[in-house]
Amino acid sequence: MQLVTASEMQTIDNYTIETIGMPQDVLIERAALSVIDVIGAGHFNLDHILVLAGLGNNGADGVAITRLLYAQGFNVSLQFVGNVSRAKDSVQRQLAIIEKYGLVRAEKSDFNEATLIIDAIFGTGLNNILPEGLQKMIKAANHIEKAVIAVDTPTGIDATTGEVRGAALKAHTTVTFGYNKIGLTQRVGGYLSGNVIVKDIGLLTPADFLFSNTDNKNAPTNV
Ligand SMILES: NC(=O)C1=CN([C@@H]2O[C@H](COP(=O)(O)OP(=O)(O)OC[C@H]3O[C@@H](n4cnc5c(N)ncnc54)[C@H](O)[C@@H]3O)[C@@H](O)[C@H]2O)[C@H](O)CC1
Ligand SMILES: [K+]
Repeated sequence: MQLVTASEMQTIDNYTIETIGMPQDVLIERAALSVIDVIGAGHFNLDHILVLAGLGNNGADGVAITRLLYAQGFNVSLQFVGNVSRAKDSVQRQLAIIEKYGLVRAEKSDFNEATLIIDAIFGTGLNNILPEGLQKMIKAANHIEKAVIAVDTPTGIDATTGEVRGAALKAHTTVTFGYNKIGLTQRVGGYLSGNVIVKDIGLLTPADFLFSNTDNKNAPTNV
């Protein structure tokens, strides 16, 4: 199976949106629906789901996931990591919708109450060491060994190298979009991403696209 770097994935994302004309919110909705499939597959305790959302498109996926769970009557909380006023437009659009559904964001959630954590903090856009406060939160979450489903990549894992950027959430399952990322198959990323499921969300790849990683020997199967 083809593996990609973070920047290759971003190129494919942008090509699908800018060149093909697929609306970004359609991709976000399909990404969210693909995670809902995995959440509902029967392997997790869904009594209290806590969605942790970041300020980029990974966070937008998280808000859409929260909305879909909320609409189905699940006990779901949404907590932002970071100052929401600085969130990308994609997140603001999702927030405006979910507020019309009546969901009120949690300011601070008690991890211990959650039976399942959805990690939608950082995805392929992670480009620096995580802020200190988030590193502490991640270490605390890993310590209590809660079930975590990572959206696209476990927060803290560099999607290209698999290295940890200060700290990284340990995921039971990672639902990654389009192609598996090299960073989910090697170094600590290969361990912390848990069971990696690749989901097609309608991304198109340019016909002449040159992938840097042609070694498919060590790629995990699409489970
Ligand atoms: N491209 C698309 O339209 C789609 C993307 N999908 C999802 O989006 C993420 C990639 O989103 P992006 O906004 O590029 O990045 P992140 O959400 O991962 O990160 C947010 C933002 O945070 C900044 N940042 C990076 N590292 C740090 C750091 N260490 N500390 C503070 N801030 C940091 C940086 O500016 C990032 O932009 C992808 O994984 C998918 O989940 C959709 O699924 C489909 C459409
Ligand atoms: K994530």
